[in-house]
Amino acid sequence: MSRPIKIAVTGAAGQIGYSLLFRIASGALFGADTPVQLRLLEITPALKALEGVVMELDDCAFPALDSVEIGDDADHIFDGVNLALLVGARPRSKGMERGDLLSANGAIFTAQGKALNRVAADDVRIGVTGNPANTNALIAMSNAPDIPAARFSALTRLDHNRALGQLARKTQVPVGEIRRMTVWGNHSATQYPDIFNAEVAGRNAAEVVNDQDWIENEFIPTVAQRGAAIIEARGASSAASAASATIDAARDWLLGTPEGDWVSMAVASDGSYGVPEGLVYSYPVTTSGGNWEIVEGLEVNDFSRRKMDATAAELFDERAAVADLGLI
Ligand SMILES: NC(=O)C1=CN([C@@H]2O[C@H](COP(=O)(O)OP(=O)(O)OC[C@H]3O[C@@H](n4cnc5c(N)ncnc54)[C@H](O)[C@@H]3O)[C@@H](O)[C@H]2O)C=CC1
Ligand SMILES: O=C([O-])CC(=O)C(=O)O
Repeated sequence: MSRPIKIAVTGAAGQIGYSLLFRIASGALFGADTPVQLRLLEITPALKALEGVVMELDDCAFPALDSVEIGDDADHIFDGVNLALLVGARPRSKGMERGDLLSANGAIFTAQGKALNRVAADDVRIGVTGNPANTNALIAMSNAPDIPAARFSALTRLDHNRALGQLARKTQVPVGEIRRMTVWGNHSATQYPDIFNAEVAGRNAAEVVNDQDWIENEFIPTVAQRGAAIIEARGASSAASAASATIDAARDWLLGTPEGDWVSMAVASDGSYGVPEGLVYSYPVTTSGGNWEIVEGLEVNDFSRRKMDATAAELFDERAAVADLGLI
């Protein structure tokens, strides 16, 4: 057995937490031979419900689950963590856009960024799932000046996985035969899932599809509006798929992307692809040794350029809004 990995999960008593914790404890992140120590953060009124979740974790008798600690004090829960999955935030309800959540959630991410800065392990990686994820990551990053910005990422892997699912359906190939999918920009309705650089069974995906109307009027809106469609259907926002994507994202970040493929991660822009520096923008990335690198040199056609710029503009406005609120 290797050394235990300390993983913090915030919002642990919520919907996503209820799926995420059991997957982590069963070894879905680091394998069944790597012990994990769960550090679960909640607000005080949710601690009782969280105690119930911990009872259920005990009852699963997961061999990889070394220990579980719960609490409402971020400095205590984040102490020495190697990975922090920031899920806790107020979710969107019917009729709300993710932008409506900016101020409601900003305060959470300033406080948690500061706490991580004080007490997290030197090698900490921080994944933000709570919405609006990109800008929450920017807020946490800005409030943690001693943690390198590259250690923060926001979740666009769910959008990436949704795009894989839709493309697999359209082309009638197994998901596993699709590579090089990219989601650009914000985890919001302006995101741009791009198949022009993707491959279906080794062939260019846009050429296989050969249907610009489907790309523009079905594929992109279906992926970009999937969260709202799930809220409409379930009466609650996506949870199991969000937990699964949170695991996929953290696992690939820490353990590396497969040869010849990449994943989508929202990371601090270095100006690549003309995106304003510092925005937390989803890019195609490869990872190795816990570090990510933006895939450079992809072809960007005029259609893609417009889409990539529109989602960057939304993030630019979100950054201005949280700057006005004094959160960054
Ligand atoms: N990036 C993505 O792809 C996705 C993001 N989301 C977002 O994930 C977040 C969580 O979703 P759910 O689990 O469905 O929500 P939920 O409402 O079921 O759970 C959120 C939990 O966070 C807790 N919480 C609130 N403030 C907290 C704080 N300061 N510290 C610790 N915990 C706190 C709440 O008590 C609650 O238990 C939402 O913001 C949602 O919009 C959801 C789906 C996909
Ligand atoms: O749409 C929402 O509010 C939840 C979410 O982020 C998603 O399912 O993509």
